[in-house]
Amino acid sequence: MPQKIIEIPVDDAPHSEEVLYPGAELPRLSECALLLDIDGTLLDLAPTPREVWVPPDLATSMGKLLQRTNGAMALVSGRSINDIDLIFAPMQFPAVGGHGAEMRLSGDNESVASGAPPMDKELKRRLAAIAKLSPGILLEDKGYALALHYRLAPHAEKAIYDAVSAIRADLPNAPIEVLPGKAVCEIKPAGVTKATGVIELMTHEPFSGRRPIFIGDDVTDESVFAIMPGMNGLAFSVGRRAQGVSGHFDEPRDVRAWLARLLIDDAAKSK
Ligand SMILES: O=P(O)(O)OC[C@H]1O[C@H](O[C@H]2O[C@H](CO)[C@@H](O)[C@H](O)[C@H]2O)[C@H](O)[C@@H](O)[C@@H]1O
Repeated sequence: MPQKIIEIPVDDAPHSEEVLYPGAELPRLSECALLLDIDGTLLDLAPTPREVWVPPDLATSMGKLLQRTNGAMALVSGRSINDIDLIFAPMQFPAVGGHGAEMRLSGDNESVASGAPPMDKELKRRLAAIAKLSPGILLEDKGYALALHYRLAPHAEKAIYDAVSAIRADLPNAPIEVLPGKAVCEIKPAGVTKATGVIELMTHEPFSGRRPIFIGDDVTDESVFAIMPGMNGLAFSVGRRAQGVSGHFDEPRDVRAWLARLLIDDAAKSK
């Protein structure tokens, strides 16, 4: 019997025999909603948010996955949708952005529904001043949220969180939440999470009625891991096996290789 050859892009060939490749149990792409986190899941982490790089093979896979799911592939990210578009330019994808504060159902849909008002100017001014605590702290302004990055100033972590706590103690009614991420302290609108964004997204065409498959790596992705079973969905974590997931990948390159293989396997299923 001829052996089936699976072509995986060379730069993203899986590096470990240990990596779990879910596949056989997955429904056809035409029945799935693929929901993908960006940083630390699709893309390798970089020293600063601007320095991330989209491997060309990944861009190719994502374009094909969008087609093969008939548009039911969305990025689910802490980044703003504007930022996501810059990173993946010229491609634009459906997205849940800003940890659930923004949503776009289709890449060519200009209207971005935002569930969150801009952050109060005085509050933003006070939070932004925290970046002056040390060289290397980077400020990311998402309009409705702020991120204080300390990957280049790890010694500043405690000082950042202490300063944010002091501001919150001063303004106990400010409608904000603090979200710790990977070398980042995010201050975002209260009440919205990636899970609230995904629940909303899944009520709309072409996502509704499909089986969601979510891949994420961070604390901020745990809210989505938790809702997947109730949506008949599957969750996969990256870097560690998170609680309640169906499997995990060691690194983003393993996710990229799996996505490329998913396309090949799905095409084979239709023969
Ligand atoms: O939900 P995600 O798509 O994973 O986005 C989470 C945050 O990602 C970005 O910050 C992180 O990635 C940077 C680039 O690798 C890295 O320098 C930083 O330390 C990480 O925290 C992004 O800047 C944030 O807005 C996202 O919320």
